[in-house]
Amino acid sequence: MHYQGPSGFHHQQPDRTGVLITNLGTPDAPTTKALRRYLREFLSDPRVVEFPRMLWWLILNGVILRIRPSRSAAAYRKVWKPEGSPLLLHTADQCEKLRERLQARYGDKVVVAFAMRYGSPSINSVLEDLQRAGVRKLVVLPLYPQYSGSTSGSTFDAIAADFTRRRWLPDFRFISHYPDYPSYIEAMAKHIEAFRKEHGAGEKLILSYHGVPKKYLLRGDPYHCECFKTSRLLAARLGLNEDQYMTTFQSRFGREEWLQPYTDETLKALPSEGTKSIDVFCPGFSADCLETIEEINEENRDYFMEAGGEQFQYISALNAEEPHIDALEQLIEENLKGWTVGPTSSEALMERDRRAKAMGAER
Ligand SMILES: C=CC1=C(C)c2cc3[nH]c(cc4nc(cc5[nH]c(cc1n2)c(C)c5CCC(=O)O)C(CCC(=O)O)=C4C)c(C)c3C=C
Ligand SMILES: [Fe+2]
Ligand SMILES: [Fe+2]
Repeated sequence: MHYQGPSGFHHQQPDRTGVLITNLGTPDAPTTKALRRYLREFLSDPRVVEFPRMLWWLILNGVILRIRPSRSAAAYRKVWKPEGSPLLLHTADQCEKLRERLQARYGDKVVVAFAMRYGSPSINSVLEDLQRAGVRKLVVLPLYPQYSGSTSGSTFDAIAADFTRRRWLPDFRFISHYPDYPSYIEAMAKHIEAFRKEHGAGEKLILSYHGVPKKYLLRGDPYHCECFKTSRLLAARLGLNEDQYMTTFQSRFGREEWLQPYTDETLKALPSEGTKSIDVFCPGFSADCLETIEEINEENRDYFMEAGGEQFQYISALNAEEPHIDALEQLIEENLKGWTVGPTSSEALMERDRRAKAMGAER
């Protein structure tokens, strides 16, 4: 077995610090073919579907990948932009804005990139680019504020798997979650306040998170608790009492029980319980994507209105907005502490040698 060395290495290459943000990933196109490829990669991940492998392989290939790709492709077509998938576009935008901020401070000593857990740009290809650029220290920030093995854990697995084939590993920091990070809470609060100032506030604020199977909670996944923690802190910051907000879980997949209360069932029931106007925000989605644009703002809006609701307002995700970038920048900065972002000692020594030689030549 040969471990892979960095390609194109030379001693004059400056050491750099890499900042890698990641998100879930998205199909390459809103077509059945592209969705089959994407869903196969995604749903084959044992972190995502905890089911006996052989049996799951049969169900996935025999049933799910025959039916779901065309259905999902139709849903993706509703949200697709001329330039591509919203999730990809927002993530690229977030990366660009963070790069501007961090390079203004550190110049090209820092390299900022993004990767997707499934699909492209893949974690493997981006880690390869970073190593080639001379990254010897690496911070990874998956844009999942609440930790779940199925998302943050799986992202760690993909990075670790990449590292197992590399000869030269970087110093490495992994930001596994930030559900209570003050500037993340503040960014959401400002965003919701600004929305409500412009459009007025509904009677209730629904905070809807992507669900996971309930058995993951019972097996020790902290995701459920972290979602409730984010909601509690956000509601406290907004000055909302228990009757003015609610935490729910969306995007069920398969037949088993998922985290409750379910967003769709809650929205169907609210009008008959006397709540006719709601605002919906999704704190766990760093960027708008299929699950917010189509599932919340189309599908769930219809459920609520058809059940007798009078006003449904969807508040967009934080995307690449200023307060969000502020929060992410601060989170990254804190995780760079203790690292010299800039010339390392060996590089500084080489630089001194070069200067000494140049000065000698001048004399
Ligand atoms: C934000 C955190 C997410 C968790 C937790 C999560 C768990 C999870 N998801 C599935 C199955 C699917 N999710 C799909 C889309 C999707 N999921 C997230 C985020 C989380 N998933 C995002 C951001 C997206 C949107 C991606 C986009 O391209 O816009 C899909 C694909 C769409 C579809 O076919 O419906 C599936 C499938 C499981 C099983 C799971 C928990 C274990
Ligand atoms: Fe999902
Ligand atoms: Fe969905």
